Amino acid sequence: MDILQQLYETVLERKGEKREGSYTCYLFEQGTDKILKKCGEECSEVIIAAKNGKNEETVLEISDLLYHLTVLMVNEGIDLKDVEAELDRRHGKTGNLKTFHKVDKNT
Ligand SMILES: N=c1c2ncn([C@@H]3O[C@H](COP(=O)(O)OP(=O)(O)OP(=O)(O)O)[C@@H](O)[C@H]3O)c2ncn1[C@@H]1O[C@H](COP(=O)(O)O)[C@@H](O)[C@H]1O
Repeated sequence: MDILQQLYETVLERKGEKREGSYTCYLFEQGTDKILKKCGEECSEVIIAAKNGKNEETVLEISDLLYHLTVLMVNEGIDLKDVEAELDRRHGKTGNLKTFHKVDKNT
C-alpha cells in the first residue's frame, strides 16, 4: 500500500474519533470551512516556497497540502481511488488523454 493510501486510511479512521492531540480530529471538529481555509493557505505556501526556489521547503509545503487535501477528500466523502482512477484515465491507461485536453474552456 502506498503512503497516500495509508494516510487516507488513517485520516478516515480519525473522522469518527475524538482523539486527544490529533490535529486531524481537530480539523473535522472545526468543519468544512476550516478545512477549505487550510487547503488554501497550504496552497499559497507551496507557491511562495517554489517562487523562492527553495526545493526543500517546497517539498514540506507540498506534503502539508497533500495532507490537507486528504482531509478534504475524507470530509467530502471522496474516495482516493476515484482520484487515482481519474489520474489513470488522464495518463492514457484507461482513457484518451487527447480527448481530455480537447475540452474547450469557453463553452
Ligand atoms: N501529514 C500530516 C500532517 N501534515 C501537517 N500536519 C499538521 O498540520 C498542522 C498545520 O500547521 P499550521 O502551522 O499550518 O497550522 P496551525 O497554526 O498549527 O493550526 P491552525 O490554527 O491553522 O489550524 C500542524 O499542526 C501539523 O502538525 C499534519 N498532521 C497529521 N498528518 C498525518 O495525519 C496522521 C494522523 O495524525 P493526527 O491527526 O495527529 O492523529 C499522522 O500520522 C500523519 O501521517
